[in-house]
Amino acid sequence: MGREFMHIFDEWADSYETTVQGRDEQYKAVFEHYDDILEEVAKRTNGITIEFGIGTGNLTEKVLQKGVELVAVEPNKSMRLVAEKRFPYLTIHDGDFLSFPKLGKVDSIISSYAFHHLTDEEKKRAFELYYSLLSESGEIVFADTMFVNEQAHEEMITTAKAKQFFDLAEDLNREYYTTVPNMKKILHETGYQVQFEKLNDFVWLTHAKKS
Ligand SMILES: C[S@@+](CC[C@H](N)C(=O)[O-])C[C@H]1O[C@@H](n2cnc3c(N)ncnc32)[C@H](O)[C@@H]1O
Repeated sequence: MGREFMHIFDEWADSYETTVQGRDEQYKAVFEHYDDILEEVAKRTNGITIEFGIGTGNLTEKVLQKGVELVAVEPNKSMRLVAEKRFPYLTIHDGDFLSFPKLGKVDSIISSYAFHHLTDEEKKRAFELYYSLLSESGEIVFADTMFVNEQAHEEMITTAKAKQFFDLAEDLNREYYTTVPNMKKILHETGYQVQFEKLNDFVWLTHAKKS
């Protein structure tokens, strides 16, 4: 589910690392402090963990170094191929935020730069699914682009166009970037307490636990 953007990653897989390193001017601000952002997720990750949308495996590498037991999920074949070369000992499942291997309880559900591929309705379904999957003290830790409100989202699109960052403007229009208040509402409605932290001009950390 939420797999309508797969063609983008077919093309992006080979150059993805140069983008996250800030060498694509249009996405420089999106990936500012990328390594620190992944570190913020990794340091809150414990125990049996599922990571969604691993991409080329940059967050994966950090959590594997911590020794967590990891179930890695990535729907895009080109991204999986890159990650499989990097972690030949790790099974990388063809799945997504809503469709993934049957598991017992997990302690951490993590993701970076990926949850915006779900509509807000799908995000809600995902959090409902995760409620029964998480252990009592389990946590959801997502880092992803969000906006303080719809006006801030619109302003970011206008700014991108003014800078002639047309790919970024199209991306911000096309995908399902939500607002912090919407995310809070969805998480409260599905039985979680949540804290947010702004990590750069685009990315927020969402850290949720069962209420
Ligand atoms: C921008 S990349 C982020 C990769 C990596 N997590 C990182 O931080 O660099 C987004 C990833 O989300 C994956 N993705 C897209 N739709 C998804 C979905 N519905 N469920 C899970 N992952 C999805 C893409 O295939 C891609 O690998």
